[in-house]
Amino acid sequence: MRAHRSPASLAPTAQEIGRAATLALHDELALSPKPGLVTLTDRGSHADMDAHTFMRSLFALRGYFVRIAELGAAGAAFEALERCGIAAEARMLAATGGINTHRGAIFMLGLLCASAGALAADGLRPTPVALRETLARRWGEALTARALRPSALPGGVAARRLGLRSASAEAALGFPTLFETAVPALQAARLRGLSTTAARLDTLFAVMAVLDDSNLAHRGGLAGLHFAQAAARGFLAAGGAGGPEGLAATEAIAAEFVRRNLSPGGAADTLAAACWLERLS
Ligand SMILES: CC(C)(COP(=O)(O)OP(=O)(O)OC[C@H]1O[C@@H](n2cnc3c(N)ncnc32)[C@H](O[C@H]2O[C@H](COP(=O)(O)OP(=O)(O)OP(=O)(O)O)[C@@H](O)[C@H]2O)[C@@H]1O)[C@@H](O)C(=O)NCCC(=O)NCCS
Ligand SMILES: Nc1ncnc2[nH]cnc12
Repeated sequence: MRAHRSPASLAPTAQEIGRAATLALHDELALSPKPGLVTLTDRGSHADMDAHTFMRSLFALRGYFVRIAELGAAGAAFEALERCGIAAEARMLAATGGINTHRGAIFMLGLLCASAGALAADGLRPTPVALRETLARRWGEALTARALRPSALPGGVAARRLGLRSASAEAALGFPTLFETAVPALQAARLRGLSTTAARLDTLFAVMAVLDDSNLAHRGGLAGLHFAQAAARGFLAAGGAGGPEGLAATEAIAAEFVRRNLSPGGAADTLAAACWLERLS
């Protein structure tokens, strides 16, 4: 893939695709207040990490998203993307002292960056429809096989035990929660004129209402997952972040998540992916 964009092309470069991913992960980290998740100023339900841990992780990952976009542009096979993702995971763990900050994002945003790279190599922009189609056509078969392999991760194990859709199953289906819930929710919130913070919060809650978040299942079982989904539905039904009680309701839900030791890490990654797409639009 060329290093610089030709004036005639509107497709982003690998640098731009990767940089948007790093910035989108920062968008998610900086969103506050959030239920159970780490922000720039609080640890949510996490005793072992804070904003510094996330910033170290982001710094270690910034070259990864560019590299995987380049791999996508070069027509790489799934195995090459996977090797790149596993190496990035190792860099993340080295940077954080063994703490899992961004495993889900490495996987999800990595695949999306590879798809955007593949589109850009053909001079095309990463629209939701084009990204989904490219992901399925290039790596769909391998992703389906990947999703059938039993997981050794706590979330993946909980997802299988409880019959939920894990992170790899979401990917094999072409990220339905991202494209059918998160992206339309963010667009609708923007059209309603919400502030950036309120629009992102409503998007996070819209995702939490429907996602089989394996972190919630691992930490709180099916009861924890269902509690989080019901809390998110209730928040949105009461008017969401743009309503008069939006901030107070978010803070009350956040306190309850900490009390129950719940953290919707998969929903956070899905919000970051929607922010990535918005940044590239
Ligand atoms: C191994 C993978 C294929 C993933 O496999 P699997 O399907 O088994 O994955 P899950 O365990 O279900 O999820 C992995 C991470 O993805 C996020 N996530 C969770 N649920 C979903 C979902 N339904 N859809 C999408 N994404 C989801 C989540 O990541 C975020 O949360 C993590 C922080 O959580 P936390 O609770 O603090 O930490 P833990 O360490 O898990 O445990 P405790 O502290 O609670 O005890 C953080 O990582 C967020 O990002 C899930 O954790 C895949 O990972 C893989 O193959 N990786 C290597 C190859 C690769 O990356 N390739 C890229 C291109 S192919
Ligand atoms: N802000 C955050 N806090 C905790 N886990 C996360 N996983 C992804 N983003 C996260």
